[in-house]
Amino acid sequence: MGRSEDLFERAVKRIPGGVNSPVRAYGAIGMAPRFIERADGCYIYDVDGNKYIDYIDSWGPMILGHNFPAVRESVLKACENGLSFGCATEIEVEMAEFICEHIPHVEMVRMVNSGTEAVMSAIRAARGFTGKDKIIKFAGCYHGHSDALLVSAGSGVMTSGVPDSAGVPKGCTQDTMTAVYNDLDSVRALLEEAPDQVAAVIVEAVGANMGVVPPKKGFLEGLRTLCDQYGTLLIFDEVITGFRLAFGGAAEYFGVKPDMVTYGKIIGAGMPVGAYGGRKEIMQMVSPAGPVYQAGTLSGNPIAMAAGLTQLKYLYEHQEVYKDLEAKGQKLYGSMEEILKETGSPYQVNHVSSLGSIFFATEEVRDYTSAKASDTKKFAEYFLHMLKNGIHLAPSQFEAMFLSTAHSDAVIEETLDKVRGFFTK
Ligand SMILES: N[C@H](C=O)CCC(=O)O
Repeated sequence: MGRSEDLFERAVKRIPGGVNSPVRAYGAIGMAPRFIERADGCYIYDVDGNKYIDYIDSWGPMILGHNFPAVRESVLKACENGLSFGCATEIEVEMAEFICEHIPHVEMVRMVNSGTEAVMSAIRAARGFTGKDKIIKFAGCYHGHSDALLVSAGSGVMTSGVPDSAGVPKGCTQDTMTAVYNDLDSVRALLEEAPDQVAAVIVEAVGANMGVVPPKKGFLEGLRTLCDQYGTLLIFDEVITGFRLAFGGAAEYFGVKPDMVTYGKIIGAGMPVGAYGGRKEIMQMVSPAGPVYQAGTLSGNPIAMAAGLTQLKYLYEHQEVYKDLEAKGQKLYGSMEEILKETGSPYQVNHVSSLGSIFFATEEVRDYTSAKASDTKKFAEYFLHMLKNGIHLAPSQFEAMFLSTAHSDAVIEETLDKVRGFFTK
């Protein structure tokens, strides 16, 4: 038994399932999760002294690699002034100005503490603004763990195989309508079923919580048109894609303008942060400017703002990062596709820029149902093979791989060798 096993044995006695977020558990793999001690660049080290190439990247925010020096320095410097004031600060104004000056569809923004909070609050603002109650989400998209959004959710909900969460009263989900990702007709049908009642359509512009599922050509544009036609707001959940696909996130990458956007951990470079923003007249509904209440002692926390603003400024000033991530994605995921072809493996690789997934599915994965058809036992074998060979993946078929600028060509080659090893076995 290693230290990870020891720690897990202790953890399960005091923490439900031994983890503070279900996606960290190695449930399907049948072993203790690796307990992590530190991370640097593209590497992560567990408490047993094992070194892995990391493709979790703290679920996205480590776009520049772990422990990026400028971010670390900004955190240390900010700590000298105290950790939290629960009062207004200059740096949160700078953060808001920076985002609004550089993201055309964000005229005003409010900081919160997580993606879950960002989505919950954006939806409340959308309802307050439109005076409508219903929302449309997509099966397999994950928007955090607030009650109304756990319906047919992706990520850990999908991994656990439970369609919806227990403990959510029916009343909380009665206004949540579920459409099929990449299927505009399913959205139109819901809008027609409840005319003048839908406040917002919320979507992950790239599905990245049922594995990676790219939007088909015309899907996001079609959502924009439908929302305009039915007087409904379009919300892009950019918790994963924001500042990753392009500085302006998926909205810029695909050239479709949402009314509102939600961000998560990426705004804090890994510190606990989220944000929601959008058109001024919608955001002016939020308290104390307007009647939609939303609050938080730690919102705009100065340490988190220092880390986040440093990373965002770096990304803005080095936009070549996005070309680099695109090229790395093509190299890694494109070569994985080649390996599948060469070895006659009937599986799929989906990818958009630095995000990607191998699906152990024999048909094209374009939505929740086709993602669900994946062979999760085969994935577990693959995961274990990769882990034993020094590659740290999310322990679920239904999560994305994240590349950072710290993943060098040599590191990608090394990863591909291990992938090849599995499929030629
Ligand atoms: N898929 C999630 C990230 O967006 C996993 C993070 C978590 O639930 O801990």
